[in-house]
Amino acid sequence: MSITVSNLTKLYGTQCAIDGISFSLKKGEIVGFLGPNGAGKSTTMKILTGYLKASDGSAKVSDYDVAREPMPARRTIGYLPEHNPLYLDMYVSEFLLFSGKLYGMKSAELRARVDEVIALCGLEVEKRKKISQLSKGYRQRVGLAQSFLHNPSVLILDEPTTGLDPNQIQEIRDVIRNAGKDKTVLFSTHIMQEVEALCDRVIIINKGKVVSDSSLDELRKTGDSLEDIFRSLTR
Ligand SMILES: Nc1ncnc2c1ncn2[C@@H]1O[C@H](COP(=O)(O)OP(=O)(O)OP(=O)(O)O)[C@@H](O)[C@H]1O
Repeated sequence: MSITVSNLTKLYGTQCAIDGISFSLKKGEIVGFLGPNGAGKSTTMKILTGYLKASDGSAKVSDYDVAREPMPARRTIGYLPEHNPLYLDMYVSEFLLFSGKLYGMKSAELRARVDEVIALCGLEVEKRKKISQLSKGYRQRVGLAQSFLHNPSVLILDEPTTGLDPNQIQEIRDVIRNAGKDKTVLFSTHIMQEVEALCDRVIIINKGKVVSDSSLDELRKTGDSLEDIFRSLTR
């Protein structure tokens, strides 16, 4: 399994943000992670990527326990956090070179890889600009390029298209589809068409619990739209 989450629980003080959730993703699956605001999606993703410690339960990425073997786990993960923190004063290429060094990539390999991810993420035309000069959509592409840089086998993308216009959404979707061809992808979104366009499977959480884990084909067989299914499960 590429991702295995077992009875994962996270308490913020007395508030239970995720409550004993379990799911797994096979290699190569693209899975949509849905849930209303505050359901626990970002919290789950932050635990998977090592940014938060779970209160109970376990999470494995690429068979590495994220709490006990954080470094090898992280090397296999590309993560786009919800608010995509970037160094606004850096130029696009400069930022990607800097990020690659943090991943421990060697200079010659890194230069070639930066050119590759710039092409993959459609950043050619903007690569000589400072990040502060980029539109939101292009900043999101820089975040994606950074997450793909070390060629991770697992991508964890927290609301990658939030706040983008319909053209940018389509373009970012294409980037994820292309980059995700040989990878396992878990991404959160509030856009149902996104799930229809990209996913094999959908996991829905509500109030910190998994309320549905089905393939898109199985959900289509119910005859209800994904939106209706989502609403009935998360009311
Ligand atoms: N650092 C924190 N301290 C206290 N409570 C937090 C913290 N981070 C998140 N929470 C709470 O945990 C719950 C789950 O939050 P989380 O951000 O994981 O939800 P989400 O599904 O990603 O929501 P959204 O769709 O709005 O991004 C929410 O009730 C939130 O207020």
